Amino acid sequence: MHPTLTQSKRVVDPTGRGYLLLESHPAGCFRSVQLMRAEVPAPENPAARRPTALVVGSSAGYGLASTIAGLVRYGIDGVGIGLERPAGHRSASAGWYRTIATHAIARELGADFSFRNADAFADTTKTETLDLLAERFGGVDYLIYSVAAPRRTDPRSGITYQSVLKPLGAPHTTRNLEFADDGAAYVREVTVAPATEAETAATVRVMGGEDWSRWVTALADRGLLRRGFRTVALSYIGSPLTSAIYRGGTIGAAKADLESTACALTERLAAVDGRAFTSVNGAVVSQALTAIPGVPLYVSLLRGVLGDRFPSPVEQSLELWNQLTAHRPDVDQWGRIRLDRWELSEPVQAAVAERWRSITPETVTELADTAWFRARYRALYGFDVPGVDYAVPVETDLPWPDSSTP
Ligand SMILES: NC(=O)c1ccc[n+]([C@@H]2O[C@H](COP(=O)([O-])OP(=O)(O)OC[C@H]3O[C@@H](n4cnc5c(N)ncnc54)[C@H](O)[C@@H]3O)[C@@H](O)[C@H]2O)c1
Repeated sequence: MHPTLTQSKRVVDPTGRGYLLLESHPAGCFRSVQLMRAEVPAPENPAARRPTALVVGSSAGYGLASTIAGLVRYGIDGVGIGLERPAGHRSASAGWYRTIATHAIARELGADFSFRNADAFADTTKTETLDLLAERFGGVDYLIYSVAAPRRTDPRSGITYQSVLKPLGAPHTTRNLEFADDGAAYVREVTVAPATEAETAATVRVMGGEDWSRWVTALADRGLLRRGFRTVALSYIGSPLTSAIYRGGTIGAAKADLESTACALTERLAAVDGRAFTSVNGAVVSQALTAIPGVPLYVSLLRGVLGDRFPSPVEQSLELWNQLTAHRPDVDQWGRIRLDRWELSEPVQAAVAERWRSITPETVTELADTAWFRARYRALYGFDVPGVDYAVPVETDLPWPDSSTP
């Protein structure tokens, strides 16, 4: 099957720069998916008909957690899409291995769930995915859109847009949490120049609602929207401490676009009694999040305040499914599902702000849970995952899961 299986095993180490590690650990990624699965309770009342879901961004973060929660608790069939790198002279990307493990869960549960490694922004990906959905299921009940991408090529114009994480209008100075090679945490002041109008517009083209809307249009054009179809795209608001770089910055402009896209889509979905939502989730450590200046320090302080009460991606995704499948989802005045109330509660924000103000190089590891943050971001690459023996050589060149048969 795999002629090089025994020769190519090796020990994989967490080398890299800053929050970017060069390699991922297959066994650590498998284990992290199994640990996520263990967080999901069994279904209470299995649905009479297995719902069909399309998850865009299923290999990491909230998309992965929603896929696992959907498979285990809600009995979904369907398709997941991620954009991952196969093994070459380095290991595959972590999402490659996580997808192998998620596919194994689907198989074990008897779910007909396929995974595609493809650029969600491309028209060819949409056509091929919809062909698969049409052939296997004949319709779709849920579309979860959970993409975090640095760039997007619009297949219709051929233009590639780059998203940036910058404030609007004025430079913003904040403090970033960083880690020395020996793992010691320190805080460094960083100043980020404001975005140009073109950069803001490009960020909206990447992270706003255009591609989500194209997916829904493509499903509608193919007659694949089942009655009562629901779709959700993930959004974030966050704290006043991060608003200059996040909600008031370029990415916030994209999130505002996503939220107005939800309203426009809901109008168009009336014909199938469907609805489009955004879900404002709370912060979790993800690869997308570590790239936002100031946010790693904020999240470590948040964890310092909340400790184990900090909800996991799976817990938040279970609540997302709970809302998506509810007769009347609990939405705010702008029609957004709010899973971030724990984060934005007044006492929590006051406590985080107090720590943010008083932090010094000496107190950073006391006030912020920096050890937790370091372990969490390394776990994104399969390192520091409990129960894994990292001294054992592992096979890194593993095939993408075969979904040619249900
Ligand atoms: N991390 C947070 O704290 C947080 C909080 C609230 C909302 N969100 C939102 O959740 C969404 C997902 O973010 P995340 O933090 O889970 O990110 P992530 O980096 O963990 O995952 C991103 C996913 O997008 C996929 N992807 C990227 N480019 C793609 C492409 N061109 N084609 C197909 N798939 C592609 C990746 O493969 C991966 O599966 C984003 O909209 C983000 O703003 C995140």
